[in-house]
Amino acid sequence: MSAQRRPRVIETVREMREAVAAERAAGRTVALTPTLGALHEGHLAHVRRAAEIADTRVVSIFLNPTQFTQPADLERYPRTLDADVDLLAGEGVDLVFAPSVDEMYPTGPTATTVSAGAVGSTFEGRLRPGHFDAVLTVVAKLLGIVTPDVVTFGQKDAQQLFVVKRMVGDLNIATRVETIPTVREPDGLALSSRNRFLSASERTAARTLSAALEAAVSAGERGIDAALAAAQGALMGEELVDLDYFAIVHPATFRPVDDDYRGPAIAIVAATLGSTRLIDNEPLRIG
Ligand SMILES: Nc1ncnc2c1ncn2[C@@H]1O[C@H](COP(=O)(O)OP(=O)(O)OP(=O)(O)O)[C@@H](O)[C@H]1O
Ligand SMILES: CC(C)(CO)[C@@H](O)C(=O)[O-]
Ligand code: BAL
Repeated sequence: MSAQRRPRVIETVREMREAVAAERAAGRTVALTPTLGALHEGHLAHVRRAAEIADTRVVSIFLNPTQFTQPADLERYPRTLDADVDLLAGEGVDLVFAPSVDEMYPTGPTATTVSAGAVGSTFEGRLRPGHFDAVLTVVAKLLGIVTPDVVTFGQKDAQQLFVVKRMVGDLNIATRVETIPTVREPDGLALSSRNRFLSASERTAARTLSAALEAAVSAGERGIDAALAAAQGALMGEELVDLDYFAIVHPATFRPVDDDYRGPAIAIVAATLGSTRLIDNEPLRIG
């Protein structure tokens, strides 16, 4: 790691606002990368891209409790703040916003929340009821605090990206959403902080998720049935993968496309391996 200056770690909303005001007063634009912490190369792709499109980079590290619908999922979520700040120092990131839960929710979960609408109860939202409302609410708070010119979100969390982009448009929030492509392991597995919970055999089996997406992408030109059949073929026989869903959705609605659909789409997949739930997706063209 290069010997960069460590980022300034800010824990309060007031200091964060003052730091951003100072950047603006100096004529600098600001990029925000929101995270839950436990940073990996996927997150670093965000801050590297942010360096190309803004002057000052802020990374928020806030393990937002309200978006976890399973207490055990929150409990075991890795908390690695010191290592995270070290990684960000290596990238020359300027500011880290790492508030406590009390700082973000001084009177408990907010009475006012943002609704993700009907899409919020499909796919990830069906398995994690209220998750996307909680994500949008905390993202709205982070955008209100940091007021970034640009905010980065990963394609890996495709449904989250969809609802965030729609919120920013619907609520006229003065920021631009920059999409960061999914960073993968050499065998195709999307990097995720939850990958560390996979056993060796689960880790090997996890490869079938991206393999199914690749199969769908390759078969996509032959239509929706061919794409779904190709994905099913790739997933078949892998006993360690307990499939939650595989679907092909429209990028403008995040709803499954019709059988005769032609055009851009997103193949999405979620599965549980042992005690670990993984999601992945790949944009593709049908027809
Ligand atoms: N492999 C990846 N490539 C690019 N961006 C990613 C990747 N993984 C996560 N991100 C993005 O980083 C941001 C923060 O995500 P988060 O902190 O939840 O990390 P995560 O690894 O997705 O964690 P988990 O999968 O356990 O929820 C989100 O915008 C997310 O889409
Ligand atoms: C956007 C986010 C930081 C909100 O807590 C989280 O959902 C994540 O890391 O993807
Ligand atoms: N990366 C999405 C955040 C979550 O799983 O809660």
